[in-house]
Amino acid sequence: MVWTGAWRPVRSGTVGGPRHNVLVTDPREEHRLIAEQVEEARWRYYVLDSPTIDDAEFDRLMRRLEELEAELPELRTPDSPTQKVGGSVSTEFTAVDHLRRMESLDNAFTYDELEAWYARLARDGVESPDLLCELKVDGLAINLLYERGRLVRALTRGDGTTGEDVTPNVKTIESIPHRLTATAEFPVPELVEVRGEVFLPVEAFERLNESLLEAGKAPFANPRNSAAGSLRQKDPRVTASRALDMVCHGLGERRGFEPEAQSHSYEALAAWGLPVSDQVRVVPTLTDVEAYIENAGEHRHTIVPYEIDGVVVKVDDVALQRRLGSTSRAPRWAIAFKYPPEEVNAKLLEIRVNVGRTGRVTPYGVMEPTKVAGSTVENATLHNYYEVERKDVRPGDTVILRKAGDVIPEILGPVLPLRPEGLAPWVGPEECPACGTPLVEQKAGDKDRRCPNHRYCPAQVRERVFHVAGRGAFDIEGLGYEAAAALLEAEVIADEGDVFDLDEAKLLRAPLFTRAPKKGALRDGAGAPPQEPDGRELSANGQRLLDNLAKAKQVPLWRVLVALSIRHVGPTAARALAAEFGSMAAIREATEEQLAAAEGVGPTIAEAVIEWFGVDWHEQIVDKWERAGVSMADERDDSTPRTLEGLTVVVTGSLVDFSRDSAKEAILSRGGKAAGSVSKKTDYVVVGDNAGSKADKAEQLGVPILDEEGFKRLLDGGPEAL
Ligand SMILES: NC(=O)c1ccc[n+]([C@@H]2O[C@H](COP(=O)([O-])OP(=O)(O)OC[C@H]3O[C@@H](n4cnc5c(N)ncnc54)[C@H](O)[C@@H]3O)[C@@H](O)[C@H]2O)c1
Ligand SMILES: [Zn+2]
Repeated sequence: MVWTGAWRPVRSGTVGGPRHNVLVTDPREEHRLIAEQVEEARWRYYVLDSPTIDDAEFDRLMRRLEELEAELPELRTPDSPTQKVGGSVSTEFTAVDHLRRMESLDNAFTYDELEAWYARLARDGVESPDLLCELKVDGLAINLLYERGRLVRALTRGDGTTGEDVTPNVKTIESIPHRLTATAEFPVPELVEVRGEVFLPVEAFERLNESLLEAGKAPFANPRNSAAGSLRQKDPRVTASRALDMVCHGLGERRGFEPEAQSHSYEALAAWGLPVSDQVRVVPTLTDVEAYIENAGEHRHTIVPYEIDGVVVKVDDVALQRRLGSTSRAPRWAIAFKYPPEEVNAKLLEIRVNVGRTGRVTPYGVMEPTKVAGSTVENATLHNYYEVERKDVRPGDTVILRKAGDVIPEILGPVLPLRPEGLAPWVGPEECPACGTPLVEQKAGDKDRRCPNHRYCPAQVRERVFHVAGRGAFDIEGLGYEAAAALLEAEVIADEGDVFDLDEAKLLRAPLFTRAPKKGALRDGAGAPPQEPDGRELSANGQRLLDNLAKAKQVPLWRVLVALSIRHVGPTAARALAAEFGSMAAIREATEEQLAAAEGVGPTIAEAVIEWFGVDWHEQIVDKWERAGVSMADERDDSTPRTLEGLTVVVTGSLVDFSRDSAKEAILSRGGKAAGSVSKKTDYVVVGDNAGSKADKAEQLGVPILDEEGFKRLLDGGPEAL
């Protein structure tokens, strides 16, 4: 036997019970066990639309089967999962044969594997063919049969030979024509099988999951499963309500239609009224293919409104496709390059809570370190107490973890069939983990719990100090999260009110900002930096922090307002308040009515401001800052002419002499309004480099467009100067 007999853990018992490692030294036995798991997984995936293992795990099992079969070719029997197209036909639907077999695709997970596929083409006599690049739509395959232009049948892939008849359901999908349109260039053929992918756009997927959760039902693990679940409904009316869409990616049987290249066939499909992707490209080299893969990967969440899980690369020439042919389950002329999966199963170890700046308590899951979307994740948000209950996520569950793009990793829900028996639901703490104060609901039925100890709760204080130094507020470089925590820890500051009282002597008490003296420094006489008894001195970081604090005392008033953490007072409201009142004193003196009447403020913000200043320790913060020299008023520069009085200006794209902030300041200081989006009320749109849709919108609405020069003229002299 060629088998080397290494100790190899095999996962088994993945369904209905905890996984355990089985020691298998016989490759035949290992093959049998894994094949069983693959069949089980396929059934749950294709028939139930409810998988219990994630795609990466599934792909690993398939790879292992292939490895075993490479070592022992006798294992590669026709009923091995590696030799079959996954899927079968549920008894809920009528089984109908495809006119031409539907295939799966071989996978590549690295460029090496892609290059190996390409080299194989050359060995099979196909050198440097034109390559067709397409997005790999994460949906389910569909086969549409058109006879003389009429849609007569729609089948799922099934086992590749026989599919499920879902014609009435497919007919509810808006983008699929019931009749093809003939054109002069592309007459409708006698018969054609059109293959494509049915999918649910990401937004519709999120909405659907939301409504399933509201109805107390289990959400779908991902858009792919939701599309399959929505299409494979007994009642087509349910399918009709699900906003399914489709994109074509191939042909099956055809009579009276023989395209030379697959890309040409897409032109015909489009002419007939079928949905084809505008992302399809034909390229000459593998380097171009890799560029396509890079680009689509980078813009994975914005390039199309549906989920993609990779790129499919195909030999474009149909005669060459025929020459290359297929294995028992996939064509040799195509390969799927797969991106790292964005949904994976993860073991949830415990649920902890985090206390935020306003005292809001956010539960989050702590998982075994899990690889998802290319990074390793250990924590994922669960949003609030209500969400944990609604999703019924319990410590000890296997959960579906999703990380899409820059979005914070999220726990979608538990994989219920894998829940160990007797697992207790999570009970959230009733007391603040940072200070022990009993948590409260702000209002009855609130989804959030809060720690009401706003003044002293160490978690809230730390978050506030961090916020004060943040980019939207005083923007104090050197006072990040770690530094904020260290200063509080060393009791150098008690809260955000003390930040501007920091000086050299105080910083020397925080080890993070000190260093051991340089050799010889001690011998220096006068002018030597002050030292701790143990001889430590301020580090470069400490010195930088002091410099930055001095600078921060001069920031405009709106930034000071943002730093205060008043509810509803972000940069926009803060600017409005600063523009109207000009000083902290004027804001503190204003009545609620006066505040509400100010342009861009309104009653909600007015109420929040009055409420905030009504708390004594809040006022003390402002007073302390003022005593420390923080500027509490904007200098009214009367030399700035009010050239934009009554005008609304939108700036889009990047300008040379203005940043986003300074352009806004320039408009506001001249009495104008700086808006974020273009509407009929917009007077001017300033368009810089790389401007996006706002410029188009302005053109559509006929709003005057200015370049940077025009903008400067407008600022200086108003509309007359243009
Ligand atoms: N989690 C599980 O339990 C489980 C079980 C079975 C399968 N799976 C997943 O499904 C995969 C295997 O499924 P598969 O056999 O359908 O293969 P596949 O999804 O990897 O690729 C083949 C399919 O891709 C689709 N496709 C999308 N865009 C395409 C395009 N532009 N051109 C051509 N085809 C395109 C076609 O429908 C085709 O059938 C696994 O790799 C795994 O990710 C998961
Ligand atoms: Zn607390």
